[in-house]
Amino acid sequence: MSGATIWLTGLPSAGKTTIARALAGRLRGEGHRVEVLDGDEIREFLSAGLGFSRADRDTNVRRIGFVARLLASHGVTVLVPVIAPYADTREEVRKHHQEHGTGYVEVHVATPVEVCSVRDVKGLYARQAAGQLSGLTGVDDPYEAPAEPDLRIEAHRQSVEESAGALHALLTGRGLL
Ligand SMILES: Nc1ncnc2c1ncn2[C@@H]1O[C@H](COP(=O)(O)OS(=O)(=O)O)[C@@H](OP(=O)(O)O)[C@H]1O
Ligand SMILES: Nc1ncnc2c1ncn2[C@@H]1O[C@H](COP(=O)(O)OP(=O)(O)O)[C@@H](O)[C@H]1O
Repeated sequence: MSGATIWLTGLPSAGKTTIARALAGRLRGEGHRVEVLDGDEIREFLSAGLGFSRADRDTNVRRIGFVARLLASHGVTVLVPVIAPYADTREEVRKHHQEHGTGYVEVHVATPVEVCSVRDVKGLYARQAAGQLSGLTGVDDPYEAPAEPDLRIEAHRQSVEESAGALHALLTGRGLL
């Protein structure tokens, strides 16, 4: 019952939530305590009122990092499928975990924007293309891809089960389960 935060960063529609939920199901079946801090749910409650400016995204990511660390330090495996587009802010969250001696793993769900924009789960890419939305991560807003993530998942080249399996193997190898 070690507890850790697993942050899945990547573009909208990359597969962050799908992979997190698949891994969460598997971990629960194995008897682990698991929470998925879903970006949309967080923005409805913990981060209600925040938008998508750099300052608001940073505030959102710091809040989520704080809550994830609290849960993880109590033995929960916390899966965080949240874009977190800025490298500095992701690094802050990693340091916050290190300072408290809490496990932290950064996973880059590296689906290319060409694939994400076809999947377009919430229609955001279409709305951006139609001029109805601006500031979409990876299109007309920055996404700083992690240079050295703990794991990079090519979610356009493998199944959800394979991606969840690769992450499970990493966590096991690091003694985080
Ligand atoms: N402009 C813009 N850019 C990026 N994403 C947008 C935007 N507007 C709405 N959305 C939707 O908001 C979802 C949650 O974003 P996050 O909290 O994960 O993003 S962030 O880390 O604060 O940048 C995010 O969810 P996912 O698609 O699951 O990644 C988007 O669907
Ligand atoms: N190999 C794959 N891995 C992950 N998701 C996939 C894959 N193939 C297709 N998909 C689909 O892509 C979409 C990804 O959406 P979602 O998980 O909500 O992305 P995100 O949370 O990154 O915005 C889902 O509809 C999922 O079923």
